[in-house]
Amino acid sequence: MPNVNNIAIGCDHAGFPYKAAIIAHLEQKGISVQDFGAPSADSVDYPDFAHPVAKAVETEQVDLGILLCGSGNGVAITANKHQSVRAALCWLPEIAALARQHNNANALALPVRFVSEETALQIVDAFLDSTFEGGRHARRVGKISC
Ligand SMILES: O=C(CO)[C@H](O)[C@H](O)[C@H](O)COP(=O)(O)O
Repeated sequence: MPNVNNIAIGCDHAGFPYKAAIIAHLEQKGISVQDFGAPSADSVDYPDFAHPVAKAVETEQVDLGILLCGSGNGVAITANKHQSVRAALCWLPEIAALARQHNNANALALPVRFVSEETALQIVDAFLDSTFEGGRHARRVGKISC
């Protein structure tokens, strides 16, 4: 696995059901996890949890962020408001690998209502096990910010 030592995680009520399993999975790999909530499946607003995770990525307190909501879009859209955060909505392990290899994504957005827990863990593994390829992709990623 590439050099990933610490990860920030955050979710809303829709993402909450998978959060504990993902944290346990990461900790089993020796990764330190900062949990920014939500603390339960009670209804909340996803930006309240996605912004702190994105901030931790933006300020390099953590190596990567993982964000969970129903469709994955709310947390991804929120996180991508932060400079230097590249949050990728991933629903397949192959998409997650490409998000790291080609887009140098530093946050993973999971659509919890549309993937099984098993697939979610496979997506997390693919994200963690992949590295940015640089080259032509570095040129393109360099053109993203405006
Ligand atoms: O998917 C989401 C945002 O992109 C959220 O997780 C919400 O669950 C979604 O907006 C649906 O809201 P609800 O209050 O759970 O019906």
